[in-house]
Amino acid sequence: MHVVVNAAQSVDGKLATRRREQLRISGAEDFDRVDRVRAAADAVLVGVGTVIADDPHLTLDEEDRRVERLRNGRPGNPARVVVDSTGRTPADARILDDAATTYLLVSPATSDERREALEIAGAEVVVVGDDDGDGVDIATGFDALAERGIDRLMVEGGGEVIYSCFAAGVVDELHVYVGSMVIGGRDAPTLADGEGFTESFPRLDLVGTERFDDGVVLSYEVGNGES
Ligand SMILES: NC(=O)C1=CN([C@@H]2O[C@H](COP(=O)(O)OP(=O)(O)OC[C@H]3O[C@@H](n4cnc5c(N)ncnc54)[C@H](O)[C@@H]3O)[C@@H](O)[C@H]2O)C=CC1
Ligand SMILES: Nc1nc(O)c(N)c(N[C@@H]2O[C@H](COP(=O)(O)O)[C@@H](O)[C@H]2O)n1
Repeated sequence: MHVVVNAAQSVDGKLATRRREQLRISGAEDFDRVDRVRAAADAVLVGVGTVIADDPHLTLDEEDRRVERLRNGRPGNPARVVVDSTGRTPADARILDDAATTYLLVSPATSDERREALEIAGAEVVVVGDDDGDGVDIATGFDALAERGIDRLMVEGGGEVIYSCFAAGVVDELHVYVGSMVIGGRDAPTLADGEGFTESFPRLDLVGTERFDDGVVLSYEVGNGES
């Protein structure tokens, strides 16, 4: 599977304010670029923190891109994936509508009742444990997605899930829009939260810089080595 991470951050590395409310960091040109990246993906993934904070839809904005996908024998919209240890996705979340298939990667800690409620709401629930039994192991979850035909996955955030993807060593590309603003706040989400690396760090190769709106997109390939 090829994994592309895309996010928008302020110059001080924040994805949103400390209130964790959705914030428009990029502009129309960058949202069009994001739509193109989505259109190339088989699925778009977020963490449940993002679902609760933003209630995103994660479908394509441009009808032409949907038509092109259908012409190529693909679903009109990419599938949607939520990493959601205990099944906290609200049953009325926008990502559970019928615009695309939605997979919820949950842990065995999710109750049968909760799983059933989410399936009734429209989700395909996939149970993926980790060593502790109450989290989702990213590598195992991505294998489960590959078994369902997902070869190209776009990860949109938030910071906890992006960190987990780097920690699992599954990221191939990173695209970061750096908007010309300062958000600040020690508790505001950043591009990579989680526990953080202390000894060895994922190494990135800068392969592109491009201006969109009043910001810049930095594009990286992610090497397999660490330093
Ligand atoms: N500017 C941007 O491009 C974006 C900004 N955001 C912002 O990010 C914030 C949400 O980010 P976060 O709070 O970091 O939440 P998140 O979206 O990364 O979700 C984290 C949650 O996912 C669950 N989870 C299950 N297994 C996990 C695993 N293996 N690794 C990590 N999480 C796992 C946990 O319940 C965890 O609390 C919101 O404020 C949202 O607006 C989100 C996406 C893009
Ligand atoms: N690329 C980008 N730029 C921004 O300025 C943003 N605030 C975000 N946020 C993420 O975009 C997603 C919204 O999806 P829908 O438009 O509802 O489909 C969601 O994941 C946001 O957190 N992204």
